[in-house]
Amino acid sequence: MAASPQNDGAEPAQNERREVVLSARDVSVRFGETSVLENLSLDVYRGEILGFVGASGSGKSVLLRAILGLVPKAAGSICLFDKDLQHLDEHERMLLDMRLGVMFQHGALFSALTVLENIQVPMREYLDLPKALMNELALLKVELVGLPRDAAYKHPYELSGGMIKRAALARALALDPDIVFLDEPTSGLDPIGAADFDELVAKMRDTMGLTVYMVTHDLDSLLTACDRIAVLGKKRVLVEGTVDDMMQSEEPWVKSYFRGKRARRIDR
Ligand SMILES: Nc1ncnc2c1ncn2[C@@H]1O[C@H](COP(=O)(O)OP(=O)(O)OP(=O)(O)O)[C@@H](O)[C@H]1O
Repeated sequence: MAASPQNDGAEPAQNERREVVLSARDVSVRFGETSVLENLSLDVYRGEILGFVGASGSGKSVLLRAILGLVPKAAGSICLFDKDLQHLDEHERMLLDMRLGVMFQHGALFSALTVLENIQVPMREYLDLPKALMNELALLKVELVGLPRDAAYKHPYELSGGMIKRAALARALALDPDIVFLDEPTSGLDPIGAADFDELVAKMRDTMGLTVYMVTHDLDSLLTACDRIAVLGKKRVLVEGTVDDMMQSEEPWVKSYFRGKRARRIDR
């Protein structure tokens, strides 16, 4: 296993024995003269829900896009399932992509397609299945995420915000991925809808052994759904660990985020 990424020394020893699904080492991303990430390192372990948090504009989405290979790195390496993304041929890359599910911010469903058709987009791209089987598989995903069966035949504009999130999650799960990347999945949901969504994600992890990488600003999600939290700041992972580690951190941003006024209100 590669050297441990930056942290505040609170990383539990048990992580050393866990399987690393995603490993970023010394990753730098720059846009022209502007550096967004510098020497960032991070591990994500199989079967965990990792919450990824940081100030607005700190580079969370940029890192997510770099992990997915949508943004080029200036330096460093990113390995998924022990494979360095940079050294894969087209076929290997396709096999790897099939193991990843992505739910972009605001769902990003195709508005002209029904929920069922949206879920089938990755199936059509990567699999060659008969239509009836694809319909059956997509309906299973609809049920899996707790949507009523008739939602499958609706278009995104006919759904509530919470239903759109679930439909987007169903699409992210279309190929039974090993890891899902969720970009602010609870933004725009009311607290009950957000808690329900967190519960659903935790259920997926428990029943399917899914690994979840969740970019979020939602303090409730971080405190209740995430096994570990990584904080992005100063262009790298400033602190990573459990909620308890966050509560004990003296890093100013972490302290004001997890022990500031808003956090205390939630705690009460
Ligand atoms: N394609 C790009 N070209 C130039 N700059 C970019 C590009 N993409 C992102 N940036 C810059 O990178 C920085 C980090 O952006 P990013 O969207 O990753 O922040 P974030 O942490 O996800 O913010 P938020 O929490 O508000 O979504 C910003 O300053 C943004 O302007």
